[in-house]
Amino acid sequence: MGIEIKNLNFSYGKKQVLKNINLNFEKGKIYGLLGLNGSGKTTLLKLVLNLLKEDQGMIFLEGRAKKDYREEEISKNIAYVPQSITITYDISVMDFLMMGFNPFLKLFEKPNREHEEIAEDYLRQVQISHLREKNLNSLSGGELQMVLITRALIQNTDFIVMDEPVSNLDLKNQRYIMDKIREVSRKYNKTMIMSLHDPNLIRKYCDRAILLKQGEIIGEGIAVESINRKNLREIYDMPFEKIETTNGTNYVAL
Ligand SMILES: Nc1ncnc2c1ncn2[C@@H]1O[C@H](COP(=O)(O)OP(=O)(O)OP(=O)(O)O)[C@@H](O)[C@H]1O
Repeated sequence: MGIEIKNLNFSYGKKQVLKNINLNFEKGKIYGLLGLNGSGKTTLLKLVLNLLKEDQGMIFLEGRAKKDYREEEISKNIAYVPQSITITYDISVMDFLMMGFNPFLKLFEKPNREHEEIAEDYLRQVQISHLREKNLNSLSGGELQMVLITRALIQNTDFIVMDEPVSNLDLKNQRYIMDKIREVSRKYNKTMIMSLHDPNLIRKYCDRAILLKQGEIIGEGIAVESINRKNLREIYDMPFEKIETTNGTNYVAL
């Protein structure tokens, strides 16, 4: 059934940030959100995650109104990769990943060897096993982003919401992580909803694109169709050129 957003409006104080949003996130698909800084992408993702409450409208998770879910039920269904995090105490990468299991444990239950093996497997898959014992606070921005993605993957939820998941990664790791995200989505029928600042990544990796401008959806559709010169010009107010490469179509800002 997925996630359905109906007539959603949201304001911070008097400033309306999202206007009449209607969206359907179907099971197993990858969605890319594109929009300028401040267009409302993070706010929309936080509303889906129930980190913010809608002013008007409804969000349905698997056909049931989000407001009828308990907090921990939402965490069991939707994993979150934030843009970044601040942790004020020292913690190893492994211990941080173990904390990701908390919503899934019973009262007083502690993560065990089985959980550790799951985490080790994903550390290998994301190719960051060497970070296992490092202090989270000593990681580079890109390394931290890969740990946050690993934590979301080990939680094994049906939905993963990611806020600019590859913004700190070098080009090689961007490609590697996006390949991994797509592989996991296809293999386990997971729904991925992510904001990305690179329209070419949305075109290449997402099934559908959602175009946000000043809190309104100005386009939603099949990614390779919706990411086009006309829509990019409307979002960025800049001309774009279409370039055909051996690896598909790309758009570059002029
Ligand atoms: N806690 C808050 N209180 C008041 N205004 C906020 C708050 N958080 C965000 N805003 C404002 O809401 C608008 C949308 O912000 P949001 O973070 O959703 O944008 P975004 O599209 O994710 O931007 P970016 O690409 O820079 O991450 C911006 O004008 C921002 O200043």
